[in-house]
Order: sequence, then structure tokens, then C-alpha cells
Amino acid sequence: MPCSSAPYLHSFPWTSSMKPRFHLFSHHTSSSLSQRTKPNLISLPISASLSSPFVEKNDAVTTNETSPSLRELCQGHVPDHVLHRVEEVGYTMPTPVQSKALPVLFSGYDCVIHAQTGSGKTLAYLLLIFSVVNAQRSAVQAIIVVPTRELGMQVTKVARILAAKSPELEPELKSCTIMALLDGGTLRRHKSWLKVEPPAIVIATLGSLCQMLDKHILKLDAMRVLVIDEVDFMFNSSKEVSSLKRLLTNYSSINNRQTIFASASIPQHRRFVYDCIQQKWTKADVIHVHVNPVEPMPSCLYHRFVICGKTERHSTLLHILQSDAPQSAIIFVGEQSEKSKKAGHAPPTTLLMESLKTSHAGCPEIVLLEQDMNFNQRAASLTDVKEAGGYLLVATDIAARGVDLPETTHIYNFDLPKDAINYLHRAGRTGRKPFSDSKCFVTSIITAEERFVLQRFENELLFHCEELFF
Ligand SMILES: Nc1ncnc2c1ncn2[C@@H]1O[C@H](COP(=O)(O)OP(=O)(O)OP(=O)(O)O)[C@@H](O)[C@H]1O
Repeated sequence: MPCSSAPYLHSFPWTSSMKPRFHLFSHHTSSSLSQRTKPNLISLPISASLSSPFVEKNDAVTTNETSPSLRELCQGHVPDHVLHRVEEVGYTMPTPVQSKALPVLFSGYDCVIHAQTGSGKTLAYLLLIFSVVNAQRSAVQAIIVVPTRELGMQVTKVARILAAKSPELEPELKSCTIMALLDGGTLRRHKSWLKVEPPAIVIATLGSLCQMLDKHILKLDAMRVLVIDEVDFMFNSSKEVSSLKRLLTNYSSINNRQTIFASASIPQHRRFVYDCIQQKWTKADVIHVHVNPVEPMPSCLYHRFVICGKTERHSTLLHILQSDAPQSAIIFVGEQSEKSKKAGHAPPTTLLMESLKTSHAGCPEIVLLEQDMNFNQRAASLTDVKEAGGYLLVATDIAARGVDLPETTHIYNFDLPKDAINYLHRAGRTGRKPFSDSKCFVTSIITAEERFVLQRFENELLFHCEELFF
């Protein structure tokens, strides 16, 4: 990997009233933030153009013996028992995005964390949160907003693992309380918990969060960090966007909180950062931490496609599965159209499951995950997958964002995703071991007419797809 010459790429357009800052670490309005240590960084390049995404300087960081360890990066910020847990879990060296984002985050800046899928953005914002919250205080001090229940459960699990304290360590101090406030759960228990003894950290989907805020059950007076994960997805969702804007501007003020946005894909990111400032979603000195801008997908991914006739998709997939014999794979299938539902047709996922179960004897566990399943079934599917020695997960795009199944080595697009961003997120469900360079495969099954669509994705995301012949 090339070594970084500039530690961050910070770029956003400005109007005449918004002068560019060449010294990024200049000042803060919040006194609590100004007390923090400022990193030893100087001026950074700022560009004013609103050009297309993914066409920037590649500023990946090489991790070598001289790079600071995670402990060194976090010392003095993150409580020692959390750092101990971080190491126990096996996180000793920071990933490139953690190396870049953590100094910015610990300095109190609002931040847009923009880095490849599977690059470790979750740990970056969780470490910031652990550096800020006071576990002894009964008040909600950090909120992480996620788009799906599945992602919420995953982030909650990581946060709880890191927060767990061994009883010998300061037994008189309680460990940090973490609540998962997710759509699909029964909120009665959460209401009394929030009223009696509010947790320090809440991981929430927007629907459930706004319900609690509207009823004044959850209060944000003590909130110091607000994270919006998969931010581009949230702003693009007609269901979520108005609640999200209310959360960012009406329910709390930028001056009282540190705001973090995270995603592997922020199309028109300069426009987005500009909007953050204009709309007061973040403070004006927000920093855009952009890792690997010229390579938006992990380099260990190997992209392939197979051309077949419309009616040959099932048999083609079976052929590829027999040839690849993947230990753990995800097969992405398009959502069933309303027209097909009305006509009473079976969903494409069901048809594929049946075909795999009858014809593909190679894989021990074939599991389904789709939007139309109830929340318990969805949770059970993910548990099955995590516990299985190997799996074939048949999923719709509900599994495309954030879901972390690091054992996945193969992705199959049984149907092409609707756009390049979706291709990126589906592909990013593999290649999720930051320090491994073993190859992972993304294979799209397409008709001859769809070749130009895939070519468009290749041009937009700057990757090369090789044809497979059977
Ligand atoms: N410092 C580290 N060392 C080793 N593994 C790490 C480190 N940080 C994170 N990981 C692992 O990397 C994987 C991906 O992390 P994470 O889920 O945070 O990715 P992400 O950047 O949020 O990806 P996406 O954009 O797809 O949501 C996880 O399995 C996590 O355990």
C-alpha cells in the first residue's frame, strides 16, 4: 500500500462568508472540547471543487513497526479497562481509518468518516464514545443511529464487549450501560429503563429513537456524541430523512455535541460536507476523513461476471457454486416487485432457496435473510450464520449495509444491484479482515443486455471485472 503524505484529505467548497481554514485545528466554540489535547498536525490541503467522488489522492496509511499501536493512539483518552478489552478482542494495530480518524475525533472535531467497507469505522467511533462518556453518570451521553435492526444489534454487541469490565478492576465503579433501542423490539421495558436509570450509550434506529424523543422519555440534554452510521443511506431514505434532519437540528444543537457521520459511500461528498455546514448538521470546522478515495472497494476483492440467458440463472449459479465450493458466501437477490407480489408469485428468494436445497449439496447451512421476514426470524438467521461452520446466505439488500460476517469469502449477485453504490456495499460484505490479504470474490450473473450496466459500475467505482466462461 502507498504511504500517506498528507494525513487527511479535507475538502469542501465554501461561500464568501465561509472562508477556508488552512489551519484545521484552530479553535472550538465548546469549552469542554477546547480542553482536549490537539493533535500535532498542521495545515492540510483543501480543495474547493464540487467534482465527482472517488477521484482523489490515494492517501492510504501503511501499518508498519513504526506506526503507533491502538493503545498508543488511545492512551489518555480511552479508559484503560476498555483498551484492555480492545486488545483482548485482538485489535492491537489500528486500521488506516482508525489511524486517521482517532486523533481528529479525540480533538473534539465533528467528523465525516469516509472509508472502505470493512475498514473498521465502527471501532473508531466507539473508541471516541468511550473516551467521552462517564459511566458513573446516569444520563444518555452518546447516541449511535443505524439504519437497520441487524446493524444495531451488531454495533451493540461490539460496544458491550468493549465495555465489559472484569470485577477485579475497580469493583466499586459500574461499567458503562448500553441500550439497543431498535425497531422491532418491545419498547415497554426500554421506557422504564430510560425513565429510571438512563444508559450512557444508546444504539438506535430512527423510528424507535424519535418515538422516545417525541414522548420526552429520552432526553438529550447530556448528549455529547451523536453518530449517524451509513449516513448516505439515511439521507437517501424518504422514510428516514425528515426524522434525521429533526434529530440533527431540532432535538439537539451542534454546539453541545460532537457529530460523527460514517459511511463507505458518500456520493458528492464535498456537496455533503458543504450541506453539513450550511444546514447546521455539524459545526463549520467539520473534518472529512477520507481514506482510499481512489479505491473505494477493498483491494483484496476479485470481481467476475458470467453471462447467461434469462432462464439460466439458477443453473448458472449452481455451476459457479460447484466450481468455487465457497465455505461461506452471500447470494444477493433482488426484491420481489409489487406486480409479482400481486400476481401471487413466490418471491425470487424462496425460489432460489428451493433450488439450492434440492440441487446444491455442497454447503451445510443455507439460510435466508430478507425484509419481509419478522424480526425474530431475521435474528435467528443471523445467529445461524454466525454459528455455522460454513454458510450460504441468500439475502436481499437488507444484508448489504454494515453487516459484518468476516468469514464470508464469496459474494454472488444473482440479480444486479440497482446502482454502483449498492454494488459497493454488497461487494463489501466480503474482504472484512483488515490485516488479511487473502483474495475474496464478487461474481455477478448477468444477461448480455446487462453487461453495459455492470460496465457502468466498473467505470464509476474504478474496478475491473473479468468474464468467467462455463
Ligand atoms: N484494529 C483492528 N484490527 C483488527 N480487526 C479490526 C480492527 N478494527 C476493526 N476490525 C474488524 O474489521 C471488521 C470490519 O469492521 P467494521 O464493521 O467496523 O467495518 P466498517 O468500516 O464499519 O464497514 P462497513 O462500511 O461495511 O459497515 C470487523 O470484523 C472488525 O472486528
